[in-house]
Amino acid sequence: MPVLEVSSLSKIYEGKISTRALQGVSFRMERGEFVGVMGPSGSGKTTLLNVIATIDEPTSGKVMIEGRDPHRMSDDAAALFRRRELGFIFQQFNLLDTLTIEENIVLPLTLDGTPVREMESKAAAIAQRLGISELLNKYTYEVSGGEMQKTAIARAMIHRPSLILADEPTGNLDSKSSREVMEAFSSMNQEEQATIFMVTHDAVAASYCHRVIFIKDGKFYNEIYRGSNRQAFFQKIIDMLSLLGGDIHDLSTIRL
Ligand SMILES: Nc1ncnc2c1ncn2[C@@H]1O[C@H](COP(=O)(O)OP(=O)(O)OP(=O)(O)O)[C@@H](O)[C@H]1O
Repeated sequence: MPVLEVSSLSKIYEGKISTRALQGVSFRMERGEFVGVMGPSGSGKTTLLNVIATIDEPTSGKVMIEGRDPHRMSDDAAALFRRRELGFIFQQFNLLDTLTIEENIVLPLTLDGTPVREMESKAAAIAQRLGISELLNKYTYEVSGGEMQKTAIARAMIHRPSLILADEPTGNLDSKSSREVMEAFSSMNQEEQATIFMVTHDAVAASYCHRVIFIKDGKFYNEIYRGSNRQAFFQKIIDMLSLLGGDIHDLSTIRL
């Protein structure tokens, strides 16, 4: 069974002028896959992520996560499903600055009433994997952007959700921190079999994925697979982006 199955997904934003943000998008993700989504500005990437995240409702089509359709659940059941089955990582990190790094990391476990000892040992284990063990007692304003994003990764993964959704996770980072964060994603993907869906404009970040899906004007355009060579994959991504056209911003933000 795929972890994520998106079938004929369409989204129309109704208004004075209605916008077709997604049109018949279908794809699936298997357990342990790391998939990137790229496309020009306004092509529907965030809409796709929000519909998968159940933050937004589709106009038609279906999203199945672990064989269940969260859009058909009651609000309470969907909220619980989101908390248990999904992990979120954002461009702005979204950490709480009144909490320590450790308290931020264990937040999903706190909400689930996990005993303190268990939370501490899980936090220590995941922090070690991500190389942030020394930071656990610090506050967010005492650590770098890359360290904040690693903290966000730890928080998103500590409860071992079925699917991690990342929205421009390197968008606020310099190139060195971006690479460190992508290495962290990669190792969590390989060692923990974490299934990761990531929207990005950053071709270097995308080159860490197994597969990159390109969308244009709300439609599936193409997908490419990495194979063994990340450098060659990076070049293929750049070629596909120039074929796609769109906003020049997409190519100007490429950090080599
Ligand atoms: N809440 C909304 N109401 C109306 N239209 C919207 C809304 N959100 C997005 N859109 C429109 O839907 C289309 C897709 O937007 P979306 O934000 O998904 O694109 P994107 O690929 O994520 O863009 P970017 O790379 O600039 O973040 C755009 O035309 C956008 O203007």
